[in-house]
Amino acid sequence: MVLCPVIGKLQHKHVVLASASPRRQEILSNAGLRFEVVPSRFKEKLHKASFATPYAYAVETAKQKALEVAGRMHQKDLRAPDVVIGADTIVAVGATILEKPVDKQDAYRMLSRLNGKEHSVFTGVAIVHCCSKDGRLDTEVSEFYEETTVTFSELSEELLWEYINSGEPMDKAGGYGIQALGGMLVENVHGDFLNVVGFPLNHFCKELARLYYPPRPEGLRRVKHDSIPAVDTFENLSDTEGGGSDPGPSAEGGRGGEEADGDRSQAPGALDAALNGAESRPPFPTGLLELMDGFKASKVLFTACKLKLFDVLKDQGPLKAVDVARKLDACAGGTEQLLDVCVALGLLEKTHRGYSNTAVTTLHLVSDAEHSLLGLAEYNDAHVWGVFTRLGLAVREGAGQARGALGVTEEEEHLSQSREMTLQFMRAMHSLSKLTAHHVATAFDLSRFTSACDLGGCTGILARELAREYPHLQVTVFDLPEVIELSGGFQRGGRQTERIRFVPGDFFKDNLPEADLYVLSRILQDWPDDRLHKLLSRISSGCKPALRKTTPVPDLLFRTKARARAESMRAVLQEVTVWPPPSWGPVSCSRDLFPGPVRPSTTAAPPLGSEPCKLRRAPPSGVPKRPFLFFFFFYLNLCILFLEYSCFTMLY
Ligand SMILES: O=c1[nH]cc([C@@H]2O[C@H](COP(=O)(O)OP(=O)(O)OP(=O)(O)O)[C@@H](O)[C@H]2O)c(=O)[nH]1
Repeated sequence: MVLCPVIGKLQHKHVVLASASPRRQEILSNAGLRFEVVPSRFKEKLHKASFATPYAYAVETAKQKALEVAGRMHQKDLRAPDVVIGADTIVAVGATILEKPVDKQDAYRMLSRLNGKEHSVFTGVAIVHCCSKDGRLDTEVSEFYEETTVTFSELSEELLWEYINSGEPMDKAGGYGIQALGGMLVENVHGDFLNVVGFPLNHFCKELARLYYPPRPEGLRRVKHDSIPAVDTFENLSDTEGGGSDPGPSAEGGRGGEEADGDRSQAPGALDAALNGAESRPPFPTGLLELMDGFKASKVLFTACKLKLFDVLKDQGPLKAVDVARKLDACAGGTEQLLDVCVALGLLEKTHRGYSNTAVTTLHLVSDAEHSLLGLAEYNDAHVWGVFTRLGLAVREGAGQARGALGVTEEEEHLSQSREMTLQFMRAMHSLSKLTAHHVATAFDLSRFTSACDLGGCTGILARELAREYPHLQVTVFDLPEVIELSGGFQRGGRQTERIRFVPGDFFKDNLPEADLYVLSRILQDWPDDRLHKLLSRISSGCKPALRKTTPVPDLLFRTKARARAESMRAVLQEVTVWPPPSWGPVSCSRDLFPGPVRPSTTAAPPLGSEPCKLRRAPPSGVPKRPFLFFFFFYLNLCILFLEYSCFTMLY
C-alpha cells in the first residue's frame, strides 16, 4: 500500500536509484517506492564557477549521476531501466558550495563556516525516463531542486571537534547530518527537512504528479493544494501498467498522461466515490506498523552480529556479496539479502565497490572497537529474545519466564547457569556500562563522598569511572563470587587499581561492604518488590550511621537506563534535580534510605525534603537548552524505563 498514488504509478516500472546514499534509499523506500540501487560512478567534479547559482550545479550533478547509470545499464544489457532517479545535495554559504568533507580538517573548516549562521541546503533531483529502441538509448529528463534554510547555534570549538570525532560528518554535505547527532547543532530549519537529509520527497511527489497527471479539463478539476498529488489523481490507483520501458510522462501527452485522462473522462462518478473514500481514510499508522515489524530489524542486527559480518567488512571491506558469503561460509543469495537489509537499516553502505560498514557500525558493532556493543547484541539474541517470546505466558501465568526460556526447572536453574552464560551476561553489561559510566559518574557532584559501593558492579567499569572522576573516593565492587572471579578477564590494565577493590558476595545474604554511597545501577528492574524491599532495607542499615545522621546531603541511589544516550542521560538527571517528582523511581535521592516499605519503581523515594545532589556540570553545550527538549528526553526515558521495569519484573 502506498500513500501517494503517484508513487504507485512507478510500481510496475523498473526504477533505479542512482545513489549510494543510505538516507535517500530510506526516504524513498519509506515512501513505498520499490527500486533497485545502482550507485552512480559520475565523479562530482563539475566546474562550480561555471554555474550561475549553487542549485544549478546541484541539478546538473544530479542529472549526470542519473544519466551515467542509465547509460551504463543500457550498455550492459542493451535494455535500460524505465526510470532512473539521481540526486545531489549541497550546502551553500552565499555563493560558496560545500560538499562532503574530505577529511576531519575539511569538516572543521566547513562546520566553522556554518557556525552561528544561516545557510542553504539545495538538493537537485533528476528523474530520467529511459527507452531503449534498436539498441539506442533515448532519455527524457525532468529536473528540479529544493532549497531549505538552516541556522546553526553558536558552537564551541570543543563541541565541533567532539562532533567531528564522532565520524558522522564525513559522508554528509556540509559536514553534518541533521537527522542524527548533527541535529543538536541546528537552531532553526525553514523548509523541507528531508531535503536537508538528502531527498526532497514532497517536491518529488509533486513532480511525479505533474509528469503523470497533466492538467485535466477545467470542468473536472478538483482544487486541492497539497503536497501530495492533487486529489484528482486518486481515480487511477489500481491501474496496472506494464513494465515496459517507454517513458511514462511526456510533454506531448505520453502514455502516462493518456491513461490518466482516459480514466477521468470515463468515470467522473467513480472519481467522486474514490475521492470520498480517500478523504475518510484514517491517518496512516506509521508508528504502529514500525512496532509490528520492529522485531525483524532486531533479528537482522543480531544475526549480522552473530555472523561477525561487521568484523569481516571492517578488515576487508568494501566487499561484494559473494565475497562476504565466502568469508562467512554462507549461501551467496542469503548473504546478499542480509546485506541489503542491513543497508536499508542504515547498518551498512553499498557502493559499486561493494558493502562497507557505516560510521556507527564501525564504532559499535565491530568486536574490537573500544565502544563495541556486540556483547549486548549477543546477550539479547541468545537470552532476552527467548524470554520475550514468552511474554504472553508471563502475563497469563503471572510468573517469570527466564527458566522456561532455558527449559529448566527451579532446581536445575543454578546448574544451568554455565560459565559461558555468565560471561555472556557480563559482556553485555560491560559493553553497555562503557557507554554510560562516564555520564553517570559525572552527572552528580559526588566529591563529598569518600567511599562508594557499586552493588552488582560486575566488571567494575562504573567503579573505575568514579575513581577516575573523584580522586578521594574508595570504590568497592560487590558482586556474586562467580562474577568477581571472571571480572579479571575484562580489565585491561590489571583489575585492581589502588582505590578499587572487588568483593565477592550476595547482596541478599552477605554483609554489605561499608560505604557512604551505594550505587544500584541496572539492578532494581530485575527483582520483584518484596526482594527489593529487602535489598533496600539492608542498604539502609549498612549505610554509615554517622554519615546518615549528620550529613545534610542525600545519599544517592540511582540506576541507569537501558538505552541511555549521553545527552538524554544528563538531561534526565538535570530534570530530576530541578524537579524531582515523587513518582520518579529511576533516579531517586533521599537522605534517610527508605525507612519504611518501598516500591522502588513507583514510590521509591520518600518525600524529597532533602536537598538533592547538585548536578556537577551544566549539560554539555551540545544538549539543547530548550525546555521542550528536556521534556522530550524526560518523557522518552520515563517511557523506556517504564517499559523495561514492567517487562523485566514480569519476565524474570
Ligand atoms: O543533514 C544531512 N545532510 C546531508 C546528508 C547526506 O549527505 C550526502 C550528500 O552527498 P551527495 O548528494 O553527493 O550524495 P552521496 O551520499 O555521495 O550519494 P550519491 O551516490 O547519490 O552521490 C547524502 O548522502 C545525504 O544523505 C545527510 O545525511 N544529512
